[in-house]
Amino acid sequence: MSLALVAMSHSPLLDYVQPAPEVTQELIGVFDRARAFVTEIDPELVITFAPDHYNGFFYEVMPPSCIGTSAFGVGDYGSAEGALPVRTDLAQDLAARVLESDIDVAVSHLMALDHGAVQPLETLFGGVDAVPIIPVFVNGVAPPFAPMRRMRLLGEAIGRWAAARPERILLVASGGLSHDPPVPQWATADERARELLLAGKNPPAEVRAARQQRVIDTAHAFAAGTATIRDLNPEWDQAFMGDCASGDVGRFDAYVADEMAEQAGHSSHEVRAWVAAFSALAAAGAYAIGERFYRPIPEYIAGFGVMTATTED
Ligand SMILES: O=C(O)/C=C/c1cccc(O)c1O
Ligand SMILES: [Fe+2]
Repeated sequence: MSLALVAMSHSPLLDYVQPAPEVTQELIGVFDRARAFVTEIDPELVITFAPDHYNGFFYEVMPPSCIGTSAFGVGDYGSAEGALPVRTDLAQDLAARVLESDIDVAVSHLMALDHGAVQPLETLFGGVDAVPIIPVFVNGVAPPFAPMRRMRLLGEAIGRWAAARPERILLVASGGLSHDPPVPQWATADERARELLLAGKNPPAEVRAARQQRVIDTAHAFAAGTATIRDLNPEWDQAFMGDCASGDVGRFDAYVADEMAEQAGHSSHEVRAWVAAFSALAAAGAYAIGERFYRPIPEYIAGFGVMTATTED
């Protein structure tokens, strides 16, 4: 069965900080086109590839990737909270097949998903209940990172499985591109922050609110040109999207984690979700790009990209 893909940046700031009206209009347009693409595909199963931001995965045990056989939304930044419609039977089969193909992927029977995974579902389907999902966590914020080659291999193993299934399957990648939001980092965290990075599940409401307010304040400062976070890097973003469009997923292997952080910010590692998803698509055959949208949006602390693609019959 042919596969389809939507890859998109996410930002929890979408409902909290307003860019200029023409930027908002442009985004409304690209989201509308992405929704029309998804309606046309009419998927029976969605495989989400997304990072987490210390809401579900912590340094107590931090896998490079994980397949969820059941999942719930944590509800950060107003994203959907509660049970998500995971196809448990298919997720278990996928995990078994991926492991059989020599790829070490973790399994979660209760995966917590934050805005990273939930926002694209809400944007593309108007809610999280429209289509059964298999959530794939791809670590994009917590170093050390596996070589990019491993993300490609993970994606290819998932793509081989998906291409052999009878369902119409949509791959949804969420994250990136260049950006450096103030997500806490182990290397610079004080003892209290490290406790949250180690095992910060279900934080008290006031702790979550303070963390979110810090990010919102940073977004305002970034848009005003007064924040100290790393700049967006449109050139890097366009080059990465060019690699995605090329169909030559071997190009992803050349990305080096330290260089990515240096050139495109600490959260640029979220593009690992795109790498896994495009590699999954490529495993099903040659693909054609539909949408390719890009704009740096400081108010969202995001190099904001959206791409769609389908395998060619
Ligand atoms: O987890 C957070 O608090 C913030 C995350 C964030 C901010 C800006 C852009 C993104 O892609 C994010 O995930
Ligand atoms: Fe993110």
